[in-house]
Amino acid sequence: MNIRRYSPDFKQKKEPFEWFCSDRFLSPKVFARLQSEFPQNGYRKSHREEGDEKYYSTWDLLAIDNGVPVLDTWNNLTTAWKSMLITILSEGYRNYSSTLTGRDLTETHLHVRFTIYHENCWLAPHCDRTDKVITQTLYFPTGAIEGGELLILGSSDPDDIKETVAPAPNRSVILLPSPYSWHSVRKVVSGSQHARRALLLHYVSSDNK
Ligand SMILES: O=C(O)CCC(=O)C(=O)O
Ligand SMILES: [Fe+2]
Repeated sequence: MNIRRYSPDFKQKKEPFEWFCSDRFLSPKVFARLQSEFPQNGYRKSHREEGDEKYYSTWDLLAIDNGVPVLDTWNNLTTAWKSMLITILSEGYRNYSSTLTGRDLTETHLHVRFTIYHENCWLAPHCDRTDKVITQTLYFPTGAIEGGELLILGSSDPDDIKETVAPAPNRSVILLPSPYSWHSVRKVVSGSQHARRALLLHYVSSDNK
């Protein structure tokens, strides 16, 4: 799998916190294959609307837990997806992400999950847990989606929107968590014919697996 992992088109953003965005993360051919073979089954609904942590409604499928593939998921992946995840787990990819972001990833464990936002799915403003050193999202939408944008916020106020990032095909975003890295996902509109599908990579500090 020839991931464009040394692709120069990640643009660095410094406001209102540090993050990166690429509009062409994978080669078009690789993207098309992964897009058509995106896993469809085995997702669990994550839903929480109370408590003092993040509020959300999404469908999740864990693929890599603490750097180790989850067998139930792995056994149902296509060859292209297995190859993609092997590349993501490689030292080369970790080094690339570390060099790009300037964050030390040597003592981190990788968690990878597939997520699907159907109609009415959303994610409330949050900063990501402080044990997350970087988070990366790759978007594989099934078509044009109304809603579902990643909102880069200036504060915990959901209306304090600094940038709106549509979950466009082959777009990828890297966030550098901090006490100021407020972001959210706008609700996918009711009746949406298309789903917001994404692959999420979280590099988590090994002190707090
Ligand atoms: O799906 C996205 O664009 C962001 C997801 C996110 O912020 C998270 O899972 O913490
Ligand atoms: Fe987040």
